[in-house]
Amino acid sequence: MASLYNHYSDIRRVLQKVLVMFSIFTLCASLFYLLAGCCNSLPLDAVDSIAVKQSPQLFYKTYGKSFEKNVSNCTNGMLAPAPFITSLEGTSASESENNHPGKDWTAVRRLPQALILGVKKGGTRALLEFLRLHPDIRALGSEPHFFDRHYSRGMNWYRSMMPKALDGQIVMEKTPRYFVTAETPARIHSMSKDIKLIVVVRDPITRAISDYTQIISKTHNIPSFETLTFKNRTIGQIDSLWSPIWIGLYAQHLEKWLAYFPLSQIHFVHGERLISDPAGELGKVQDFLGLQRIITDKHFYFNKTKGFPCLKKPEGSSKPHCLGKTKGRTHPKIDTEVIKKLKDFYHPHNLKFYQMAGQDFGWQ
Ligand SMILES: Nc1ncnc2c1ncn2[C@@H]1O[C@H](COP(=O)(O)OS(=O)(=O)O)[C@@H](OP(=O)(O)O)[C@H]1O
Repeated sequence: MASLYNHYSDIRRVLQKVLVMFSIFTLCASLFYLLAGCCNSLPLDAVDSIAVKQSPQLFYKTYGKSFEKNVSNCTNGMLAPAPFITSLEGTSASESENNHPGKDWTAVRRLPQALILGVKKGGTRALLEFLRLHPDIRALGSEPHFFDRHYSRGMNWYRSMMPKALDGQIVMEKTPRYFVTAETPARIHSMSKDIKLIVVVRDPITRAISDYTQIISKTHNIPSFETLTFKNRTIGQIDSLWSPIWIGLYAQHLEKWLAYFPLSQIHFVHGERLISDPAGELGKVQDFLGLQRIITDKHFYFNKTKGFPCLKKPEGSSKPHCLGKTKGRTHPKIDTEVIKKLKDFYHPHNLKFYQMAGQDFGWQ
């Protein structure tokens, strides 16, 4: 009888152990499932690389709570480890979307509310890169050339090119050729009557030389700037249809825009001041866009080697950043007589432009 009792109590002990082990296993499995599930629910698609890189403040402002909650659940209440955020930075918007189909997206692709129209070689890249520091701006990095070259692709294509943006963020892009393409004002107007337009203007002579410098960097055996400037050098007749010269006829191009948009909807950035005082010019652009002045002096430093202002610390990066080698090239030395002829040529056009724009840019 006693041995039978011992036998039963052995079986009970084994069963108890099995039960405890099973409970621990179930608990672990549930915990694992819970953690995996909650990590997946993080709105990664809304948090594409640029959102984190470009606007950590806004990203945190918008996703802060859910991000913190999800991350803290996933990391047992510890802060998200840095590699987690870094790995997001390396993920493109589309990769991120493909990895997380069918999620509840807060950020959406919208048509732009602001455009940098030009001018070519005016400093449009610098302006765009500087504006990207602002948490309330989402800007397309490349030039989509929608209104000049790809209009037949339609608005849905154009919208699909835009970065995702949250409510309240301004979507923008830059295509410097828009300013001089005759069809663009009407096309842009038919997309949005209230769109904000930005034009970076620079002394048309320096702009033309910059344009020419780019041309010779791409193609060999191009005649000299001096040769191309004239239709007839003997009588000093300027070739106003040569693209580097023609683009600088700002008044002529602006006229086409003013047929569709009031001047108050167009903001001119002073190209020379964008180099000498980037924070000052950026302050005015932020005002024009109705944004808080977040980009200030503290974001820039003057890089003596480059000869241009650079970013101390672009968002999402710890290193200072200057624009690439194609921005800030050394210009060829141009015959002073030719410069003089160009000054005389542009003088009336510049005066007309100052009058139309309502400001004197001081090009002599
Ligand atoms: N911060 C900074 N760094 C480098 N370059 C700067 C900067 N700010 C303005 N710029 C001037 O921008 C000129 C190029 O203009 P864009 O960016 O409009 O050129 S482009 O039309 O997109 O090709 C470029 O022209 P080049 O000097 O002829 O290369 C610069 O003079």
